[in-house]
Amino acid sequence: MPPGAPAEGCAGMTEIKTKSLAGLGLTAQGGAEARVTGLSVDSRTVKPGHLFAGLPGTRVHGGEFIQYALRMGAGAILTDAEGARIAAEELAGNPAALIVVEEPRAALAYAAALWFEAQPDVVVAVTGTNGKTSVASFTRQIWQALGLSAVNVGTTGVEGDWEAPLAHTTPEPITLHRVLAEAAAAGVTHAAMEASSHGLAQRRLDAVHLAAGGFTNLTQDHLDYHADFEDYFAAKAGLFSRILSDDGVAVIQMDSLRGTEMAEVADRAGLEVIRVGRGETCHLRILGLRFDATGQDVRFSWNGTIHQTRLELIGGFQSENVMIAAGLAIASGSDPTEVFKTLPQLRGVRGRMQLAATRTNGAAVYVDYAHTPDALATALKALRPHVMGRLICVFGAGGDRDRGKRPLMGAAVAENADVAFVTDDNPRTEDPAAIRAAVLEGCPGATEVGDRAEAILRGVDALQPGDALLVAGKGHEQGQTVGDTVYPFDDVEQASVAVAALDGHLT
Ligand SMILES: CC(=O)N[C@H]1[C@@H](OP(=O)(O)OP(=O)(O)OC[C@H]2O[C@@H](n3ccc(=O)[nH]c3=O)[C@H](O)[C@@H]2O)O[C@H](CO)[C@@H](O)[C@@H]1O[C@H](C)C(=O)N[C@@H](C)C(=O)N[C@H](CCC(=O)O)C(=O)O
Ligand SMILES: Nc1ncnc2c1ncn2[C@@H]1O[C@H](COP(=O)(O)OP(=O)(O)OP(=O)(O)O)[C@@H](O)[C@H]1O
Ligand SMILES: N[C@H](CCC[C@H](N)C(=O)O)C(=O)O
Ligand SMILES: [Mg+2]
Repeated sequence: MPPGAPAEGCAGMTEIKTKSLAGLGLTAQGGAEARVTGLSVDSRTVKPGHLFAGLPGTRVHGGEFIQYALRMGAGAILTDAEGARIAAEELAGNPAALIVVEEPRAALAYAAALWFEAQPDVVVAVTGTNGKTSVASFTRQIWQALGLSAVNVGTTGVEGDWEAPLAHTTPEPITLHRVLAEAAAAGVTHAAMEASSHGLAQRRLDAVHLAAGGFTNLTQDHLDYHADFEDYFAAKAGLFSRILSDDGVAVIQMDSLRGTEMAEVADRAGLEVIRVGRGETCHLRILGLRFDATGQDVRFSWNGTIHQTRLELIGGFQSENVMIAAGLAIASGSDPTEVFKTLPQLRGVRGRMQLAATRTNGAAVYVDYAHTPDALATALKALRPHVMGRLICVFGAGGDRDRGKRPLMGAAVAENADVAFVTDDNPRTEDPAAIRAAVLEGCPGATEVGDRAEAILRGVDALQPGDALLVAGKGHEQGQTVGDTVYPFDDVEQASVAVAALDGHLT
């Protein structure tokens, strides 16, 4: 809807937007009609006339909250058979329209798209265990450098030509379609979004019309939520098998674990596939990398034609991310040669291999968001060519998240760093000492320092000329979550404070 246009169904001075159930793609039991005044996924946000979606949850079935939504004046209830059974008593005799479907999360996603109506002309999504935020940001930066109005949507919020904070990497569909519509209304024509495995499994982005989808890699994470690794793969594969329509394009990193299988999923779905990697069959092929203090030179080919470019980014994995981003821009209509010209302008995402501080003796402190075994190994290996001395790492694992990855994260650091400090990283509701003990199982030689500020100070203090410190796990995060409380905490700031305290100057 263009800004300023009257909302459908508004009357007089009140200007309340309403839509019919049919207008939201929904059919109520008994053919009941209703005009709804908004959508809610949480009973606590229901307003009179809202459609409340009582969704099956991980802790409780949202059907339990239908009674509260009705008390708040909900005009329609969307749920599954279980939700309708739970709330049967309250629903009986209530005038609210009842919509019962097998997949209420998918139905909610389509209803949200129809409620908010608009999205930027070109939307692409990227999935994978690591690299989503980086790829989404690089894609947005490429589009902006080509003169297009663009945003990226994900872990770091909505960034670019229109900005907004977000609580989730892939927000639930009501928030997602609201921000896409608001960005479009502000003139944004291009959006690159992250598709988290939770978001895919919960159908949060099912109704976004995507021009292209990207895949970076698949390694262990989130096995607290997904039943096993196959279930995790299946969630990610949904981007290509279910969400992209057959005029969409898949951009797949072939060198990653399961890259070949993901390309097969995309092939089977009838998608055009741009293969990215080092192999001869890749369309976008990395031929060589040369690292120096501030970045890397990349020699690559596109459909056989060789190009060379400069990237002001630390770490070979960033060139893989950049190639996926370039592939997404090409897949969604940009000219390849023009896309490649923009690459030297790309800048890293906050908290990803960010040079946070430098000691007087020249030793550097990097802050990175590595919070999986593979990301820690990748980040440390990426720093190695830049470091003549020792590589020191301060890291920890999050509470209320995949427990199996903790010793593996420890082992990745034991293998790839020379000195390690195990500390806290959002213990949430778990016992921090128990989390550290699980990490230490993988790196028994590491020093345990629970307090993260002290661990960073100890890491900085250990830096000799030629050494480097990687502070991993929190990246851009601005808080340390202990229990339900978020204490202000910023790794970049703590690194600067530690260097200032030890060297007597601020960096
Ligand atoms: C584990 C998970 O993904 N949970 C999501 C899920 O909630 P749930 O199934 O746990 O909800 P529940 O507590 O069992 O409640 C069931 C339903 O009742 C509703 N409810 C609940 C209480 C109430 O008073 N009234 C009410 O209506 C809830 O909104 C929910 O729809 O469905 C909710 C509504 O769609 C989401 O808000 C919620 O995200 C929670 C907040 C969350 O923290 N998710 C994280 C883990 C997440 O999604 N992370 C990913 C990945 C990040 C990464 O890549 O690392 C992300 O995309 O951010
Ligand atoms: N292509 C890659 N391969 C392996 N590791 C990577 C890759 N790209 C980034 N990483 C590592 O993963 C960390 C997180 O990167 P990024 O934020 O881009 O990923 P993400 O997939 O968005 O993560 P999240 O799911 O937590 O939002 C980086 O700080 C880096 O250590
Ligand atoms: N979005 C990810 C980020 C985790 C980052 C790390 N700091 C942690 O808390 O584990 C998650 O919620 O699993
Ligand atoms: Mg992310």
